[in-house]
Amino acid sequence: MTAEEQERAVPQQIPVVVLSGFLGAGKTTVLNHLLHSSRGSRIAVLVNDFGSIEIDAMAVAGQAGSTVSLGNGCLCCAVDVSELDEQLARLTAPGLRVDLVVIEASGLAEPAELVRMVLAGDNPRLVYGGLVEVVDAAEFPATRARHPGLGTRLAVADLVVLNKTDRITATARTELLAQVRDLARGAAVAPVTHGRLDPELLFDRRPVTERRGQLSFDDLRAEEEPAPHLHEGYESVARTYEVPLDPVRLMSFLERRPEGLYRIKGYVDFGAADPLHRYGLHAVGRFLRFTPEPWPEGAPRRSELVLIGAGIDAAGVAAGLDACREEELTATPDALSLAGGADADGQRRMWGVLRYVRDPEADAAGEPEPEFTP
Ligand SMILES: Nc1nc2c(ncn2[C@@H]2O[C@H](COP(=O)(O)OP(=O)(O)OP(=O)(O)O)[C@@H](O)[C@H]2O)c(=O)[nH]1
Repeated sequence: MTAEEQERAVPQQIPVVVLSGFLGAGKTTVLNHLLHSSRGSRIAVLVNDFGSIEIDAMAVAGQAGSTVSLGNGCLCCAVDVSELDEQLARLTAPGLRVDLVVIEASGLAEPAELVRMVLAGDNPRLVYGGLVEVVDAAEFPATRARHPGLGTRLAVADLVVLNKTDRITATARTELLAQVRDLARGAAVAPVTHGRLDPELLFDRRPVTERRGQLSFDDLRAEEEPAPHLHEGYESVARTYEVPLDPVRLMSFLERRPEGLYRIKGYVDFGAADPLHRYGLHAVGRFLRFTPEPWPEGAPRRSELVLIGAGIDAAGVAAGLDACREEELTATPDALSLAGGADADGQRRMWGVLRYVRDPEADAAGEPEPEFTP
């Protein structure tokens, strides 16, 4: 048999890439970019959310059949890895002709543990394809000061994506890039905005199992130990509301959110104030952004939010958000949409929210992000 025939006889193994990064760093954004720009390659996705509502799974494009969610809690602490194996087998069934699997880890998962789980799998059709760590350029210095272990995460990565470089000055970018390169110990570092990573970087990448500078995963873990998992100390609050939220009250809640409440994500229904759109909501540190989009067909009119933080009064946070509910609608959404949208009062009440809506063209043009100014 010629080498070529031999290659054809042995079925190609499908690489499984672990995509990790601290809360809100931009993992879902990177993933969506990859799904949109994969030029014909078939990418299957496995999403692991920390909160009990699967916001990330909802936010990943092209879900049908190719995306599964691994539900609540950090995958890194799963005792039973069989669910992961099962889902991977399902996603990569031969008929689906998948070229690559990406596991999007929760923002608090320990990537080294996840890599171990993938390596422990015994599916001969799959091969570990490397660890991609997404870093939030604007938040990294402060986040690392709180969690020094984050530096070690870069050392075990095979590719570091330095995301959100639009949020820092050119000088800060140069300094941070040098620091991140140093921490990454020779792994490739790709500075990007809005997750625009060249997909080729993933397809070409092969994990460095024996780490650079003779360090193995075990050495790195030994260095790190006995550090607790990142998610210890973090709590999540998940809320679903069938009645709309009041925009003015929600803005006041967001402006006063406690320091430790690092991440908020989900979708908001403002009812009569804007009956035509649901609003994607993202807060990361002091960053805040609303993204209006037409209600997807058949989507229930409701708000779903996950709030994640450390040292927060979870009951107080939940109560604060509950108080943003609008108890009485002045008109039904249907009547308003027929009339062409919100009434004047509704529009006025939306002003605070609209300050944090950004024109997608501004993103495309690389315009810097306006900062959160309560
Ligand atoms: N300014 C700016 N914002 C970005 C960039 N990349 C992502 N974002 C925004 O950052 C927020 C968080 O992005 P996600 O992709 O949801 O982050 P994530 O890492 O998946 O979040 P978790 O799963 O909660 O850990 C969203 O509002 C994104 O639109 C970027 O390069 N620049």
